[in-house]
This record gives sequence, C-alpha cells and structure tokens, in this order.
Amino acid sequence: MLNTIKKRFALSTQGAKDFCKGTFFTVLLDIALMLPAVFVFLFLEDYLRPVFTPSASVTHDILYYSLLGIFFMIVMYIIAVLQYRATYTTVYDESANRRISLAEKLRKLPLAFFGEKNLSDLTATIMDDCTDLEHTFSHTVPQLFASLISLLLIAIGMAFYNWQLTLSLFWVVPLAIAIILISKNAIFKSNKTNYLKKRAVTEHIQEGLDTIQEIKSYNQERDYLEKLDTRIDSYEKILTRNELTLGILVNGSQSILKLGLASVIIVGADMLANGSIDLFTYLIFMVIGSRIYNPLNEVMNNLAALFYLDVRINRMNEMEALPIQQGDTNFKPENFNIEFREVDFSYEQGKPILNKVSFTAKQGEKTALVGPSGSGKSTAAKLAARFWDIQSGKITLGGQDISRIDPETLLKNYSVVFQDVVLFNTSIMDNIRIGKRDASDEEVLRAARLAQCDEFVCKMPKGYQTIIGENGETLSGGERQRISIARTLLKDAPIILLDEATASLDVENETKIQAGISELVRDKTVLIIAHRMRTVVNADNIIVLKDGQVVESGSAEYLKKQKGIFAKLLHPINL
Ligand SMILES: Nc1ncnc2c1ncn2[C@@H]1O[C@H](COP(=O)(O)OP(=O)(O)OP(=O)(O)O)[C@@H](O)[C@H]1O
Repeated sequence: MLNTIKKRFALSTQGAKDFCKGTFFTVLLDIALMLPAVFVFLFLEDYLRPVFTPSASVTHDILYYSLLGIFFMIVMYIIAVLQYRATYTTVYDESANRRISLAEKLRKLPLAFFGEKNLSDLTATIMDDCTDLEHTFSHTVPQLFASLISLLLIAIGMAFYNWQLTLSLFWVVPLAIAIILISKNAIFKSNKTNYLKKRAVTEHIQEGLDTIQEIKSYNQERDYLEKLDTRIDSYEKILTRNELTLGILVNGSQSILKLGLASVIIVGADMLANGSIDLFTYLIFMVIGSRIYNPLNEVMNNLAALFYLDVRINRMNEMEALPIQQGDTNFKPENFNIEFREVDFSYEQGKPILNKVSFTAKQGEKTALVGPSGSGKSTAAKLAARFWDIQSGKITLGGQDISRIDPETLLKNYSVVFQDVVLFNTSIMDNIRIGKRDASDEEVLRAARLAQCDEFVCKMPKGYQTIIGENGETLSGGERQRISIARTLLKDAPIILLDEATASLDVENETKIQAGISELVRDKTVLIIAHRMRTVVNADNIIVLKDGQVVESGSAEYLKKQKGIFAKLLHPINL
C-alpha cells in the first residue's frame, strides 16, 4: 500500500507515510465537522420529537446541551490543529526535500543534459511543479480521500438509521465520480498540451531576457514580440478550452449530486405518506441531504489541480530517471598524467566531433591543443575533466579510467579557466575565494596579485570588497578573466585546464600572468588551448587537431620543421 502511494505520487517513504497520516486526520476532521449537524440532530431529536410524538419527553436540559456543544467545539479544534500539522507541515517538508533531491540530481547529471534542455524548463520543474504539487497534496488529494471515506462512513451510519432514504441520498455519488473518471484521459491530454504551451511562453520570455542585447542591436524587437503574441494566443486558446471542458464536467457532476436531495424529497414524501417513516426522520434526512455533498463539491472545484498532478508527476519521474554520472569516490592516482586512447566522441548521434584521438598530457609538462576553429580542442579539454562521457576509447588519469571515477571527486583535481568566465554577484574577494573556500585573505590576495588583479582592483573605491554585479557586468572582459585566473591559481589543483584563458588580455598583461602561471604550474599537468601562438610556443608538447583528429604532435621546434598546419598557424601575423 505504502509502495503504491510512493510510486503513484512520486513521494519518498517518509512522504508516503506523512501523506497517509495527513489523509487520516483529514478524514477525522471531515467527520468532526459533522459534529454541529450531529449536535443539531441530538438536540432536535430530544426537544422536537415530543412535539410530534406526545408520549415522548425531553431527556436532557439546556445545560447538558451547552456542555455538549463546548465539548464538540474543543474536539473540532484539537482535530483541526492535528490535521494542519499532519498535512501542511509535512507536505512542506516533503516539498523542500523534493526540491533538494531534484537539485542534487541536476548536480550529478552530465553537462550534455544541460545543452539539450532549456534552463527555464528545469527551474520551472524544481520551483513551479513542486509548488503546485505542494498545494495539491496539502489541499486537494487528502480532501478527496477524506471526502470519499467520510461519505462512506456517514452513509454506513445512516443506513442503520434508514437504508431506503440513505440509498436515495447516495446513489448519485458513484454516478458523479464515474463522469469525472470517464473523461479523465481526455482532460489529461488537454492538460498536457496546456502545460507545454505555458512552458513555451515562459521559455520565449526567458530567451528574450537572456538575449535582450542581441534583439536590440539587430532590431529584432518586433519579430520577437510577434512570436511571443502567437505563443500567448495559442496558450490562451488551450487554456479556455480546458477551463470550459472542466467547467462543464464539474458543473455536470455537481448537478447530478443535487439529484440526491431531490430523490430524498420524493422517496421520503412517499414513505411519509405510507407511514413507513415519521416527519422527524424525513426532516433530518432533508437537512443532512442539503449539506452532505459540500466536501465533495469542494474537491470538484479543485479538480483541475488534481488532473494536473499526473503531468507534473510524470515530469518529476522523467527527471529522477535520468542516468547520472557515477564512479568511485576513493581515487588516489599515482601521478596526474592524462591519456587519451583512441577516443571517439559526438554531442549528437551521427555527428562525430573527435575521431580516434590519442595523446598524453604528462604531469610536469605543458601540453597545448591547437588547430583550426571547430577542430575539437575545447571538447577534448572538457572530456579530460569528464564533463561528458565518451562513446568509445578511453581517457585515463594516472592510469585510471576517468569514466569510473566519481565526477565530483575527479574535479577536485582540476583547475579550469574557460574563455566564458562566470562570476557571481558578490565581492571580488568572494569571487576569487570560490577557488578555495577556506583560503585566508592573504592567500586570496596573493593569487589575485599573481593574476594581475591588483592593478584594476586598487582603483575601485572598495577594493577587493567591491560588488561586481550579475556575472561581473561592471568589469571588462580582461578584468573578468583575471579574476577567473586568480580563482584557478588559488585552487592550486594538480591539473590545470586553460581554454583561451588569456584571450581577452592585452599582450603586456598576458606576459605578466604567464609568469605567475609558470610559477604555479611546476610539477602540474597543464592542458592549454589558445589561438595566439605566442601563448603555446613554449609548451613541451603540442597536439594539432583538425576535424576532430590528431594530425601533428611534438615540440614547437619539431613541428616548425615539419612545415605542416602548426607551421602555418605560426605565421608571424599570429605572434
Ligand atoms: N555543447 C555542444 N553541443 C553540440 N555541439 C557542440 C557543443 N559544443 C561544441 N560543439 C561542436 O563541436 C565542434 C567542436 O567544438 P569545439 O568547441 O571543441 O572546437 P574548438 O576547436 O575548441 O573551437 P574554437 O577554437 O572555435 O573554440 C564544433 O563543431 C561545435 O559546433
């Protein structure tokens, strides 16, 4: 039972237990909410029956009923508090855990996943879907179960009192539920379309915000807004159709429920006429009949959320089922040589990017990857850090296959600087400290000095405490790159990947930084990618890639003599 609930609603074991507990208390609360009706029934039974039946007499005085009323109120209050705790608090806990688990999942996914998915889509799953599930689980689902269970219990209780009238009151319930269930598939499909259309609108808005600079500089505003209009129109159409379908169904079911009261009136009148019930019983059933469907009507009003549940749960399950990168966390290599052996790799099936690539980047040496644009240099560097998994061949670090090493453990050994620097909206000091969380201020400042940050930071009013805006928007490309290099120097990992790390720097600063880097890279494995040949000519080993294949390799002197691609790239214009 617990497992079924777990699977059906994508809950954790604790979540499934809490859900059962919450539903139990909601049932209890639904029953407790009947206490006022029970009170009225008992009171009228005692005080009105003597009016209809002269032989009967009043058994309890007003004080008794006042105390009973207070007792019922206390019971209702206690159950309401317990229900609130069992449902809302635990649902919010489950929701927080679900978000953490999804975020954890994302952290372990290979980078390839993020290339294929839209980021706003992922954020929406973690935030919006979780919020909606939270609401559905705290309100609609327990209420639905509670309404059905409490209705059943009340029906059984009433059947003992008078089964014919009970039957005429409740025959409509299965019919109303059947109508909803029969149309469930159609509603599910249209909900899914609705959901996808909504996502399309969100994604388009997000894309517009991300690329606002390009849209403005290429006068694309009109085109962008027209596309947005089309998407919103299409979403609106589906939304209206959805609401209409749901409205018709819900109102149809609610109207059928009203037939229950009508049949009690008719059947009751007939029974009253032939003397099988008294007027009091007839009146009581009419009072109950006018109130009994309220909880069920409430659930039907929230039916949209209930039908959305499957769409959202399916998306969560899809995300949870994605294969993650795993591996051994106990990784202690003998050395830090990186070796590519016959590596094949493609981002998309049928479009090979690397083809039987083999080379070794030795510890204590600087290995440069050069070649024309698009030849696969950055891809090879990222594969060396297991940002993606390769399709065939082998990449080893210190002789161990990196596909068997836990990505997080592996990355502890790497310092990476990419051309696209990512900075956080915090101080320069904190941005550099990301390289080593527990670094002292002295260590951070030393790394910053080696990366030539002092020069521009000293001109800022708050120096290293200056907040640099979202992704360092207040800094130039070169300044951003220097912060990123300082971060890498601070991390001081045994392997350093530099992908166009100094491309945004002027020659003077690049020379100074190279001196700083040289000091730190002794005994390390350095893999460097640069278009400027002056950055790579001092490398111990140069690997020339073309169309995803290694076409030349060796020292700069050796390759110059070969007069091949490297010699051409080395043309004075590049120096
Ligand atoms: N995430 C990705 N998804 C799909 N294709 C990609 C991805 N990243 C790169 N590519 C493609 O892989 C090929 C190699 O790209 P890569 O960035 O490795 O080349 P590169 O030699 O570093 O180029 P450059 O010198 O211009 O930086 C290119 O054709 C590129 O379009």
